[in-house]
Amino acid sequence: MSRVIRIGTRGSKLALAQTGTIADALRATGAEVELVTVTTPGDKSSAPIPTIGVGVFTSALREALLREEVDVIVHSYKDLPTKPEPGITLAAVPRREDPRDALIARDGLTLGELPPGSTVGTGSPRRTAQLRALGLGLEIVPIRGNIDTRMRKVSDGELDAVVLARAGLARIGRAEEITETLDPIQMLPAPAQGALAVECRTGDVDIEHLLGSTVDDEGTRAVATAERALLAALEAGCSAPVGALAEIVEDLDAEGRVVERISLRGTAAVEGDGDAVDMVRASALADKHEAEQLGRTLAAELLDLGAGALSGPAQ
Ligand SMILES: NCc1[nH]cc(CCC(=O)O)c1CC(=O)O
Repeated sequence: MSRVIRIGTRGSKLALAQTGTIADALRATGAEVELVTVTTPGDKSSAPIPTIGVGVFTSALREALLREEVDVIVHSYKDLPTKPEPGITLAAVPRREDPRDALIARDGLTLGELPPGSTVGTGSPRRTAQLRALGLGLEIVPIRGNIDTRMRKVSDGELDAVVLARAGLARIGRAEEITETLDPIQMLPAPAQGALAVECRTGDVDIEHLLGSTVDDEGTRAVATAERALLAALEAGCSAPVGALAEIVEDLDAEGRVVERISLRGTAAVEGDGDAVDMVRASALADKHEAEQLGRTLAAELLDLGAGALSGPAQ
C-alpha cells in the first residue's frame, strides 16, 4: 500500500507498547506507518472509572478515526463498550496475551499467605467482588492510576498488594515482579482481558484487509466473542463485577474425531448485594462457531443462579 498508515494511540506506556506491536507487524509487510498520540478524558481524570463511565479511554480514539485524523486505532479489548459503533469496523483481534490477573504483593507473598486485614489495591468492582468472595479478610482499597503508579503503592509500603492484569505487566516489561498469577478458579479475568481490538473506518477496505491478513487471530476472536457476548447479555460495562474466560479446548465428536470447542467460564455478582460479596459461577462448552450463542446461554444461566442484571449506564 502506498499511503502512510496513521495509527492512533493513547500516550501511556501500556498503550504505546500495544500500538507498537501492531505498527511493527504492519511495517514487516513493507507498509509505511506513523503513530499519532491522542489524549483521552480517561488519561486526564483521576476519578474512579465506574463514575466516569465506560468508553473513557476509547471514545477520543474513535472520534479521531471518524474525523479521518488517523486510519487505525488500537484498544485494550476489555476497555471497549459492548455496543457497536456506527462507522467503525473491528478489523483485527490479534493473538491474546495471558488473560489472567496477577498479584503483586510485598515480600513475595501469595494471596493465601496475606494475613487477614492485609490491604489490597484495585479499582475494579470485578476484582473487588471476587477477592471479597474468597473470604480471606482482605481489606480492599480503591486505587487508580497507571500500572507504574499502582505498583509503587506496594514498593512504598502504602499497600500490602495490588491486583493487575498479567498482560499489561508483560507488555511494559514488569511481569517478573508478579508474586502470584491468580488461578481463574479464584479470579476470572475481565471479558477479553489480554486481547487487543484493532479498528478502522467501515469501508476502508485496504486497511481492513491488511489488518485482517497480518494481525488477526481467529481463535482469539472466537474466545473474546464468547466472553463479550456474556458481558453484553448481562448488560454490564467494562468495570462491572463480571468475569469470563473462554478457551479453545480439544474434544471428541460423536464419531470419536478430535474437534475444537470453546469452553467458557463466567462469574457475576449476586443481585441486591451492594458490596458484591457473593458471586455465582457457571461453565459451558460449545462448538467453536457458536461463540456468541455460548456467551448468551451462560449469561442466562448466571441470571437463573441469581446474578444481578446490571442495568442503567454501564459501569
Ligand atoms: N482497565 C485498565 C486496563 N485496560 C487494559 C489493561 C491491561 C490488560 C489488558 O490488555 O487486558 C488494563 C490494566 C489492568 O487491568 O491491569
